[in-house]
Amino acid sequence: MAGGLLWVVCPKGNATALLSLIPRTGKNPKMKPLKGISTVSSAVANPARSSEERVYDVVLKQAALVKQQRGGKGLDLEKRDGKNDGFSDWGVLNEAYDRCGEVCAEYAKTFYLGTLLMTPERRRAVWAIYVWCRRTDELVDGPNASHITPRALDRWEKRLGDLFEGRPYDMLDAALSDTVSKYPVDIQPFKDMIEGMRLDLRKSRYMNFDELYLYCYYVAGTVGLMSVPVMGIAPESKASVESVYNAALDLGIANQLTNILRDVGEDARRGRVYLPQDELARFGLSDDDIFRGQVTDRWRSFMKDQIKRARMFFDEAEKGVSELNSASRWPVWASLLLYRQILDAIEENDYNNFSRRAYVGKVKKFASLPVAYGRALVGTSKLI
Ligand SMILES: CC(C)=CCC/C(C)=C/CC/C(C)=C/CC/C(C)=C/[C@@H]1[C@@H](COP(=O)(O)OP(=O)(O)O)[C@]1(C)CC/C=C(\C)CC/C=C(\C)CCC=C(C)C
Ligand SMILES: [Mn+2]
Repeated sequence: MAGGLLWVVCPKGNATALLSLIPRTGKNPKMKPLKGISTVSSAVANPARSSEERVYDVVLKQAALVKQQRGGKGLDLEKRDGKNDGFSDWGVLNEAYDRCGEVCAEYAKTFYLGTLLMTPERRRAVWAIYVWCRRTDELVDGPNASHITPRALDRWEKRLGDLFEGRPYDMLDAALSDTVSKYPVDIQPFKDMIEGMRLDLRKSRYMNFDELYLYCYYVAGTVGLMSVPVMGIAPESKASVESVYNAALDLGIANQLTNILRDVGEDARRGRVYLPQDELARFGLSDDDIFRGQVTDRWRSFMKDQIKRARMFFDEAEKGVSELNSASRWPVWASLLLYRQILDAIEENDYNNFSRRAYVGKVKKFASLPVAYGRALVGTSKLI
């Protein structure tokens, strides 16, 4: 999906975003489905288990990996394991990480600035993850996207497996290969992001929120799961590891849902509708209304519900940020506050997301940075 903002002063101006509100089956019974948004259709799409339950398995897997490491000796960032052959030379590796930093600075300036507050080891690891995600997204969203086939994605996945095994293909892969050998990062979210790109090649409609949730997890929730092992959970945090990963997942979903709501017109011009069909129908809307692009009262009501849901995911995510290592909180708060404000901008545009792009102006963006910094200083357990 095309778009662009999360990264604030991003010169390329592209973005995508995310979240969910369906009944949080099994994981957060406190959360209620939104009024007017049915949860029944998800059971139809997958009678056995909802997308949310399936995604939660990945959360548990990643959390178990982290707990295992916490129970052991902890991180030894100097440890070398003889892998990364050909790129294991420190000079080459440093150059690889520097290159990741440059890519990050070019595509996501504010985020890059935020990472400068992190420890050097963590910062470059986050850059390496960012670059892999950016490259993966470029396969389907970049200039060569029209030539991308499922086989090309299969090759990309093979390459991912190789780099996790310590056999990177190029310098940028070598940086990630080094990162995943040092931090408790599971391969599953990476594979799942590639799966999201496959989905984008074959699917342009989402029947219900359960289907959309899965898509949002693939392309964005995964980013949260990849990043937390590197950003780290505060040693003083009383929250369970699972709850922090859940919050990270929710931030990914929130961002993606926001991106979808911002880009309705743009996506429609590419023949894509990333909105639950059953929810559209419930408001008396269909694809035709989206292609027509008229802001009607029905559309406004529909959008109000969608925005409400996205905000619920942001609310859930916010509870988790203060559980992160103090040095990692600022970039997360900054990106969260900035992306969340896109929802306000859609409202300010009177819900015209067909022909007006919602964006957060420079003044608001910069005003958010000290707010994010202030919030980052607060570290109390809001999760159990
Ligand atoms: C601090 C921070 C935000 C860290 C994340 C860094 C990172 C590894 C980012 C990768 C982003 C990326 C390139 C993903 C590829 C797929 C994609 C494009 C997803 C959409 C991003 C928007 O990017 P952009 O606006 O550039 O997109 P396009 O130009 O349209 O292609 C997404 C909206 C997803 C981004 C998802 C996140 C940033 C999730 C962040 C969650 C965390 C960092 C977890 C925080 C922890 C807790 C406990 C809340
Ligand atoms: Mn994209």
